[in-house]
Parts: sequence; structure tokens; C-alpha cells
Amino acid sequence: MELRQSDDGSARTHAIRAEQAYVTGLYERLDTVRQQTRAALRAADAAGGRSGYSALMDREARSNEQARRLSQLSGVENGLCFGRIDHRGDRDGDAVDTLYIGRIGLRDESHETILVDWRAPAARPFYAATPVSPGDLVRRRHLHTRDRVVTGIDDEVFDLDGLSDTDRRSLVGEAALLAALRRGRTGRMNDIVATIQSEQDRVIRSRLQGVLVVQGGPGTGKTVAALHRAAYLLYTHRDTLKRRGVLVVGPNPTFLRYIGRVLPSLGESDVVLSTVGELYPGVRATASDPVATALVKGSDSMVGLVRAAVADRQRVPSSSGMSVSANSGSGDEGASGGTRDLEIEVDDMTLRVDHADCLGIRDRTRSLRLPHNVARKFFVTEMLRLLARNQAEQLDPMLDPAEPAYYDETDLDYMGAALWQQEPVRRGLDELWPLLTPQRLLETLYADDAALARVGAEAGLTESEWKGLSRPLGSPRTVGDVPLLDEAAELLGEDDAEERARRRRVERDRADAERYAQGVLEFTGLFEDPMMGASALAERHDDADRPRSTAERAEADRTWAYGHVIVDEAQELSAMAWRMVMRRIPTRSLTVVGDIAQTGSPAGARSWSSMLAPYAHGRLHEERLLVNYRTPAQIMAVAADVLAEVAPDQQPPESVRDDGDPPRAVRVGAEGSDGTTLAEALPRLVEEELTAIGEGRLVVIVPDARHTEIAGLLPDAAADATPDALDSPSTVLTTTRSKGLEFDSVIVVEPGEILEQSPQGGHDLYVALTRATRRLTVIHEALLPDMLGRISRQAGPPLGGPCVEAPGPRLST
Ligand SMILES: Nc1ncnc2c1ncn2[C@@H]1O[C@H](COP(=O)(O)OP(=O)(O)OP(=O)(O)O)[C@@H](O)[C@H]1O
Repeated sequence: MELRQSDDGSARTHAIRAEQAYVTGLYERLDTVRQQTRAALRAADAAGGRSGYSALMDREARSNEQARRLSQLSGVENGLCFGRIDHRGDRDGDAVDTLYIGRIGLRDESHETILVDWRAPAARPFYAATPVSPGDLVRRRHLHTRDRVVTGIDDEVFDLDGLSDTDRRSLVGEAALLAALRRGRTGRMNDIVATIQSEQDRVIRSRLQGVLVVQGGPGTGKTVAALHRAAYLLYTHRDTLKRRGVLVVGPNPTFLRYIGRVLPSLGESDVVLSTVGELYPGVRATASDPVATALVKGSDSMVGLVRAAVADRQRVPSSSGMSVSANSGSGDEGASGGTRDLEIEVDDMTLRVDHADCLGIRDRTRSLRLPHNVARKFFVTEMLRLLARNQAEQLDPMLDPAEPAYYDETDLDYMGAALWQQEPVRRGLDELWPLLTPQRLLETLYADDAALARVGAEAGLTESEWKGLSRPLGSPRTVGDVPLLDEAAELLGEDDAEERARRRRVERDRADAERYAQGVLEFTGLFEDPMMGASALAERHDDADRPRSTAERAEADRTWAYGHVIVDEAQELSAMAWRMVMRRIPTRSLTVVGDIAQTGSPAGARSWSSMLAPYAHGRLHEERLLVNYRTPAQIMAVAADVLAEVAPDQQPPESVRDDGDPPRAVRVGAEGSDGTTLAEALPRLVEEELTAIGEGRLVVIVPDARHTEIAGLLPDAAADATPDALDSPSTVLTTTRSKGLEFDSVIVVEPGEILEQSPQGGHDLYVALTRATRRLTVIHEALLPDMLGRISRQAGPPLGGPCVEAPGPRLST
């Protein structure tokens, strides 16, 4: 496209006008495509033709595809086109070849590309070109738009000689990146599709296979790059990933809500977002364990513990009246009591099975190496046979057991089946080899100290370790329990007879409903209407088993194998959590995003290779992000001092921004202040900071133990870590809950206490200090830790008021 300077305006104005004309054309085309898709959706919904369940499924699939396309087209309204690249070249004799880059690809009526999808290979130079290696790019232009209006342009010129005189005059310099970074925060992460940097682009376009680790300090764009990678992979490997889906694992529901808008804005909504605490279908765990317990539950000795817990429920009768645990399988019955025969009272008769026979059946059942619930069928059948034989002997003592007819297996099976209907028989056998859910297994284990001691010893736990697991029945489930549930589910397996029966029932009911609907249509005379079929009518009244999207099916299925998994804040995952995640991705196609320097969980990672090598089978590839796009340099310098103390081997990232306000320290309630208490000073400080940031977001980050107290001082701030907490202008969070988030203003309360609160306290403090995009204040009664010396030095000498502060808004007294 040739830009011409008009007589009545600057070259820039003219360039914007020209871009506006192009962008208007793109929106017109978008409107047309939307109309066409809407019509296709209506047609798919109304399609008649074959009736029956499979035809219904086909129709649903077509309709879902059109609906997905329509939602993609609606998601790209804002910032449809955000850039253009001019290649050196002479296609059609032009001096430059121009491509426009946007959120989706568009073609005009004659199938010429008018907008290139940002994920397409042709768009790559827009992100990858640098002044050092520009390839054949002459210029990269960012287009800024509001609604459908072009409000500005930014150019980066790689080859001035390649531009015409007019083009050169129209160059504008405002850096698109910095403009994006300076925007006030809204509590929701935005996509960065217009300003992806080349190191991030490498991450985004890395190949699908293998384990990609993205290590980077705070604010380096790990999360946002990982989300763009999800969109890129879905675009590039649509066939594979459409069937298997993509899972994004984040640290908590607030974080998931924070990032929740990015993928839809990139036209991808069919992705499962989950925390570790929600990864087991039907479970929503948010509570956490004390540090020592979390450490034990996260360690891989839990593999042995869960295995021993299952074996502990495969019992033989004992003389102490309770069933004897028999973990060893050797026949040595352990400490719980001596041996006893199985005795069950049925119809005035005591049925008996020898202890040795019970032991033999149990060991044979175990040797099948089937999951516990699946193997139960064998155990029960064998036990029933022996009970039936005993019953036959007692009913007719004259029968000679040596007589062949006596041992007719069919008779015994028949008698056994009748015995299975008797409550005492069921109860007796259930006690020996119960049908177990993972939840029941763990809850009853935690509530039974004797079982914990047995099972803990078997798994090699110390007394204090297994005692840390003890808790009463009905206690809230913790996030650390979820990987153990998953582990237990693997060992227990499912007896899927019920599910198969359910499906048969659903199909039968659907056929009934269709027959009934056909009758209704005939009765009402509507059967001649081509828009109305019996299956469609039946379906209107029953959509319980309607075909669901890949994401919906994946989310509901514990054994679903995803096509790709992205784990964010991955340093927090314990060894047990990794086992759970890896079960969901047998192909090991993963993106692992995190920062070892920010590990706060006692059971989290200290090194990527030690955590991931066992799974990666040599296919571990690491990319590093080194530039901090969030935290201005002055604030980052304070955080870097903390990092140097707590993890001297880790490098802090370099800030791209130096435009924040100087960080400050405010001392209250002690020497150096006028005695103002924290309770008086904090609400005023919050108010001042909110005024200073205008429309943005503020967080007060507190030591774990003081969350309730400090939330009580700030009634207007959101304090529960609910997903919508970030909709409020101010929020009170612990460091754990603030992971991955960012705020215009951050107030850290009593950093010394955060430092001391756990062995990982220094890392927590580093996380807290790096959440700020503009302003950081530390408020404290106790002396500041030495590692925060810079903030007090920056603050200068005490002013004699309640606070010691650097330039910037002062706390009014
Ligand atoms: N290329 C970019 N263009 C515009 N904004 C960017 C870019 N890269 C990162 N950002 C912004 O920088 C901020 C930090 O990004 P992000 O949260 O992804 O960092 P992170 O590495 O995950 O941080 P942390 O480890 O602290 O969670 C976000 O606001 C993000 O939108």
C-alpha cells in the first residue's frame, strides 16, 4: 500500500486515514462472514433428513462447529487488526508487499487473504523480526484501535532505504509495547497479541511434542505467553487438539478468573482451566494443610501410603473380632489379632469358611493384579462358592463331599447368588473386601489412628509424619488430598457395570421418547412439517445426554487423555500433583511455566530437572524469559535485594519499565512514628493509594496468620479469595493467593512476618514485592528486615510523622 501525504494534514494523519479505510473494509467483511455463519448455524439446527440418535449426533456436531465459529467471530470484535508488515519484495511489481495481521484470518469474496491470523506462519515476522535480524521486513506497524476506529499507529523501521519518502515522513515513534504496559489494571489479564516480543514468540511457537519448561522471573510474561501458546497450538494442530483438548492448570480459582478472558479474546473458548484442587472430577478443594502435613502429602512416599491403605482394606477374619489387615500377602497376619474362621449367621445357620481358605482367596485375588474394585468380583464369587458349599454340607450332612455330583459348580454358583442377596453375607464380605471410593478410602484412613500407624509404617513414614495426616471424619478436603484421591482412584479402579447399565437405560429411554414423540407428531398433524422430526422433538425434552464439547467431556472424565497440558505457577506443584497431571497427558506434550525463585509451597519444586526428568524421557527443553514487563525498575531493585538473600543463585529479570513511583516504607505504632497504629494508618493508606491510581486495582498483601485481622480493618476491600475478588478496586490477599496476579498499587503489611512465616518465607516476600505495576508501599510496626534496606534508604530519614516515606503521596495524619 502506498501512503501519500495529503495537503491538508500531516503524513501521520494521512497514514491513519489510510489505515482506517483498510480496517473499515475488514470489519465489513467480518460482518458478512458473521451473517453467513449465523445462517449456516440456523440451517444446521433446522436440518431434517435422517432421524435417529446418530443423525441427531451428526446434526449436533455440525451445529456445534458453526456455534464455535460464531463465538470465535464475536470474540474478535476488539482489535480485529492490530498490525501490518511490509516485506521487501516485488510481488505484482510493488516496492513492498504488505500483510495485515489480526486475531483471525479473513479472505475477501475472491478468496484473497486480507487479514492474516497472528498464528499463521506468514505472521511470524511480525513477532520475530528484530533490528539485528529483520529478515526481509522493511517495516513493522502497530495499529491502535478503539471499537472500529484507528486511533494511532507505531512504526518500527528496519530498512529506511526500503521505504518511500512519504512513508518515511509518516513514521511515528511511540512504542506500542510501553503503551500497552502502562494501561491501568482491571482485574483481568489482557491478551498481548499485538505486542508479543520475539523471546515470547519463540515460546509460543515451540513444537507441540515434549516437555517445554518456560523459566522466567516475575512479570516476564510466562503466563500470557503460555496462553497464547495454547491458542497457537489449537490453531496449528487443530485436528489433534480438537479431539483431545487442552488443559491449563493454574494455582487457584482467583487466578483462573484473572486469566479467563485471554483465550476467548483469541478466539479459543474450548479449553479446560483447572486448579490442582479441581482436577479430580466432582471435587473442589481449596483448603490447605499445615506446612509439615503439606510436605508429607506432597512427597512421593504417599504412593506407598495409598497402596498400603488399599491393601489394608483387603482383609481376613481375626480372633480379636476385627478383621486383620494383611498387607504383606505372606500369610503373616500382623499385629491386629490372631486368626479366625469367617462365620456368618444366615437363616438360623452359621456359615463358615476356614481362615486358611479366606487367606488363599485373598492372595489369589491380589495375584490377579487388578484394581481393587474390579478384583472384588472375583473375591466375592470365590467366597460365595465356599459359603455355598458350607451351606450345602450343613443342609444335608448325609451327602458325601467326595461324591462328584456334590461339587456341581452350577449349583454352587446358584446357591452363592442366592446367598449374595442376604444382608449378613453382603456385610460380612464387604468387611473383607469392600467396594471403595477414593474419598471413602482416604477419609476413613485419616480418621483411624490405628490404621494410619499400620499403613504409615508400611509406607516408611515416621510417627510424626503419619500423625500429621490424622483428622476427624467430615473435615474439609485440602488441595493436597486431591492427588492422593487420584492415586487411590488408579488403584481402586471402577466397577463400570453400573455406568454401562445407565447408558443402556438412557438409550432405551431415548427410543421410547422418540416413539412417543412420533405419536405426538402424528396426532397433531405436525409430522408433515420438514422442520420437525421425532428425534428433534424428543431431544427438546431431554438434553441430559446431549453431545458435549471436548472440554466438557474432558473435564468430567478423570481418565481423559488431553492433547496438550499447560501448567502455570508450576513450581508450586508437589511430586504427587505431578503424578496426577502426568496421568492426564500420556504423550507428555506439556508446557510447564514457572519460576523456581518464587516457590512458596513446602512441597514445590527446587529444580525443574529433578521434578520433571522422570516423566520427560530426555525430551525436556527449557526456554528462559529474562525481561520483566510488569514491575518498574525501582520496585524491582527492592525485590532483587530479597532474591539475592534468599536465592543467590537466581537472577532477577531486567525491568523494561522505569516509570513507576518510588517505593516507600511506612512505619507505624512504634519508635520513629507518632504512635499511629496499623489499624488507624492502613485504611488511610489504602484510600490514598486508591486515589493515586484512579481506575486501577490495589492489593494489600498480608502474612497468612493476619489475613482475618487485616481484612477486618478494610471492610470495603474484597477479602475472600473468591474468583471475583479482583472485580473490587481493593483486595486483601495472602502471598499464596497473590501468585500470578498483578496490581497498580501493592501494600505489603509486615514483611518481616512474611519472611518468617515458613521456610519459603523469603520467596513469598519476593512474590509479594513483584506484584506491583506502578506503586509499592511497605507498612510495618516491627523493624524492617535488613534485606529491605534499600526501601528505607530510598525513603530517606524519618519525617517525624507516623510514617517514613519516599517521595510520592504522603500518608496524611
Ligand atoms: N509482550 C507483551 N506485551 C504487552 N504486555 C505484556 C507482554 N508480555 C508481558 N506483558 C504483560 O506483563 C505482565 C506480566 O505478565 P505475566 O503475568 O504473564 O508474567 P509472569 O511471568 O507469569 O509473572 P509471574 O511469574 O509474576 O506470575 C502482564 O500484564 C502481561 O500482560
